Amino acid sequence: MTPGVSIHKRVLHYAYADTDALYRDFQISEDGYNEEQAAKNREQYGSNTRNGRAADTAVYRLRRAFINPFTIILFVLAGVSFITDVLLASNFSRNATTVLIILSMLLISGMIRLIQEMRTKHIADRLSRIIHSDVMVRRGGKWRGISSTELVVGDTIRLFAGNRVPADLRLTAANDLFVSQAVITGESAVLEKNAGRLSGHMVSSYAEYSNIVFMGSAVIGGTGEGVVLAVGEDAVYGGFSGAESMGKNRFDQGANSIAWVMIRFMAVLIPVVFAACGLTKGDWFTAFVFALSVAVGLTPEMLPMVINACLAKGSNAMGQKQTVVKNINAMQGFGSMDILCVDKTGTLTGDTVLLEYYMDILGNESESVLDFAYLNSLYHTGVRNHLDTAVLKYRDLPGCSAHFQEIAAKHPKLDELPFDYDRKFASVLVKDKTENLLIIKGSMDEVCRRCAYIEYKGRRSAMGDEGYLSVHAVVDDMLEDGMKVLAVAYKPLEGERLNTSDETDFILIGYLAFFDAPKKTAEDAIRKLKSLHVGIKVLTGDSKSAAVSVCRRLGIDTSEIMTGREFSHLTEDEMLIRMERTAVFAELSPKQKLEVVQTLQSNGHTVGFLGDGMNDLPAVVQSDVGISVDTAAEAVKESADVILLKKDLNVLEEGILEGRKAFSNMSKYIRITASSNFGNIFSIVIASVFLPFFPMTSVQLLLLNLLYDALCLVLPWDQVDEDTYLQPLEWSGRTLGRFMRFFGPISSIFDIVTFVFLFFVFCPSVCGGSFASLAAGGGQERFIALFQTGWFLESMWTQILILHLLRTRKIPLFQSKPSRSVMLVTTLGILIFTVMTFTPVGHLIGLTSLPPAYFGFLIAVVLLYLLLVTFAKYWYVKKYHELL
Ligand SMILES: Nc1ncnc2c1ncn2[C@@H]1O[C@H](COP(=O)(O)OP(=O)(O)OP(=O)(O)O)[C@@H](O)[C@H]1O
Ligand SMILES: [Mg+2]
Repeated sequence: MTPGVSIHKRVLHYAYADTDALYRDFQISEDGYNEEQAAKNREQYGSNTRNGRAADTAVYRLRRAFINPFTIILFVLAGVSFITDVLLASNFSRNATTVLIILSMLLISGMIRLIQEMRTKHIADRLSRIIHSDVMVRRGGKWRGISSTELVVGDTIRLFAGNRVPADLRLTAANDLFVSQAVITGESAVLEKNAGRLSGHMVSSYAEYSNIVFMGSAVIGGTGEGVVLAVGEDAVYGGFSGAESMGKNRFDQGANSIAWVMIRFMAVLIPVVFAACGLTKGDWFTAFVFALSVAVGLTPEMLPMVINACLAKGSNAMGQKQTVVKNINAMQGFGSMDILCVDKTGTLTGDTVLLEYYMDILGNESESVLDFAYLNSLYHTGVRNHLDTAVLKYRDLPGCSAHFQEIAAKHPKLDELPFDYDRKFASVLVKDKTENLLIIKGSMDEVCRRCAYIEYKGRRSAMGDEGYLSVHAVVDDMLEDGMKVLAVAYKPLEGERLNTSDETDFILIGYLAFFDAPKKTAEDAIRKLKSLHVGIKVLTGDSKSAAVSVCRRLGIDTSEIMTGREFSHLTEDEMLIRMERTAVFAELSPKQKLEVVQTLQSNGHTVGFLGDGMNDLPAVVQSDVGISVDTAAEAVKESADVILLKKDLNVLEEGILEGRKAFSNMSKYIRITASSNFGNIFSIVIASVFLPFFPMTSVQLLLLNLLYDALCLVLPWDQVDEDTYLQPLEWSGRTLGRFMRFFGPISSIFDIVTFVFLFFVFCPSVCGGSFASLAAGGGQERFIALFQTGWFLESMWTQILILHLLRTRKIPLFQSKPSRSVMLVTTLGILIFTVMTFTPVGHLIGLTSLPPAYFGFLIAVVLLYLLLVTFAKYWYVKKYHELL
């Protein structure tokens, strides 16, 4: 991507301008903006959201609920019937009831949708309120935390380590500000930014915009202040289409593939209905309206809503279990996840890390090592992690605070290079009495590599092989015990600024050993995950021995371990194979964590990633379900789909179960609806060809559809059989076509039996003659009404009862009970609609009361149908080992 193309011209302009011009042009005072200015600029430059604007308004929701293909065809029908029944009819036969019925159907379907959507939205809102990240903004003279969505162009904001940059900014001040622009450029390099203006020549990469920080970047270290110049979609990151969901489109892919299966079926069959009706009945206009109603009636237009309701219900259930699902599509990811990658600290080990020993290079306790480490932890402004917290805790020990205050006062900070996961250590430059000291602490390997000397009791000697040996002699045992060990080193330095080139030839003075014990609950959780067929992989940046020690104690397979170095040397083929066998990856860089996730995904896995550090960020973004914790770095929290309020693997098990339940219920709706729709349309095609009249009127068809859809809205609340959620579930339309082709035609068989019975036996016997022999005015009307009612009832009964049959592999009602709501709604549905055919309401839409004898036939047909489907179901499950 060439920058400049997508960078907003305002941002470009002020990159080359002085900050004074910026303050002047945007009329920014010392106090920042006041609320009026903010409101005005929001109006002028837009707000800091991406395409979410419309989704939030009530008007938009109303429109979505009331204007969709289903309601449009109802509108058309209402219009047609208004013209024919009211306008064109003579005074005598004028009758507006059909119009009224259609309009009430419109109202009911719209209300159902609206209520459903509001409920889903309510859940989503409530959950997102629990976790919100604030931006420090200067408004009305005060620094306040506000939600990043409220930022406007011209606001002055502050950045701190761990923040995710909320908009494109021109820096006005920076203090050792280091950022990673990986989300924009894909490069993990950490860049220092400053407030100086760019000189004349055009720069050619995002990295060279040294005074601009882009939305989505992560602040690795330091602090900064800047003015917002581009928000929402004007920002570079905001302009990426679907940037937020990079790699998260599997859900949509699945939904699309399902929709396509259905559309293909429709595309073939609907024109056939149109042509057949038109040719056999000669009334092309009615044929067109009928075909349109069939199309609309058979489109699973409730699909998005049922899916949303299932997911929202799942995320709501998770919300009660200390888990916030930010992106409800992640519920589906939970359901199909078959590999969970986790980091080590805090997930497998306890939340608090304790500094257990501070020692010199021979392993004796050493105060001066602690002092050096303290200065380093105190002054480095990078993202604070548990290691620094553990070091800094020492000042809170009784009687120690004076000592630590004193050394901090004696050694003021001059400069720093913050910790990053490539160097794996943090450098700070402090003033000492006569000279300046560069103090580093970090990974054993990385620090020792840069040490030329070792110091013991004030005596300095060359590092050499002997030095390495003594290091290992002291440290190896601790690592094997699962301790986290850091090295501490220093060197005198002239000058007051730091450069990466200064980071060599250090003097090693000792180590810090942290106690990072495995969590008791983790072992249990890992066992449970295994029983759910979710593979666990540990991806840590920590040393191999520490990782092995922890993993072994938790029962994770450590027979094969891969380090970052080995990983980078693998060929692609080797990688694919080794990846499956290896459960523990150690010494990984952030980029390698990402690569491991990517490789697993390309092997066909649905991968979850649980991590809390900045080094986990790329992997969290890439994974299908990015999981983080409430205490994580803010940038990570913002990118995650799921936030655990408690970092506990046990919670995840529940998430997986909820996800799979949501998933099963979606799958139920899709499969059952698709197959019965397919069966129906098949029957309609046949009936249209052979019948001299329409097998059902458009209004009846749509009413049936409305009833069925309304029933399906309780499916998210259905019970799920245990055996369906023991395995990860695949989300795609791959086997949907097979299911449709198998179960659909079975219902058609019985439809056709009903047609034949109605047309040749039942209706003639009631009307006293075959259709052709009856008079066009009186007798035929009654024949048609009887026929249509007969089919209406058969269609409704079978469609509702099949729900009970196909929702489980077991014997319905006996072995697997549906939830009470499903039971209630289905029974009431059948009752009310059957009774309706006897009432004036039914008569208004062309239905009529049937003699009891028909119900005898109906019951027999329905029972036979259910019996056949039961056998077919067992055969299907036996052959394909799946149902839903
Ligand atoms: N604040 C720090 N100061 C110095 N060095 C650090 C600091 N944080 C981490 N390191 C070094 O970087 C290495 C990798 O960091 P860390 O162990 O946090 O990785 P990680 O992948 O997040 O591990 P985990 O899986 O345990 O969360 C550590 O082993 C340590 O050597
Ligand atoms: Mg970590």
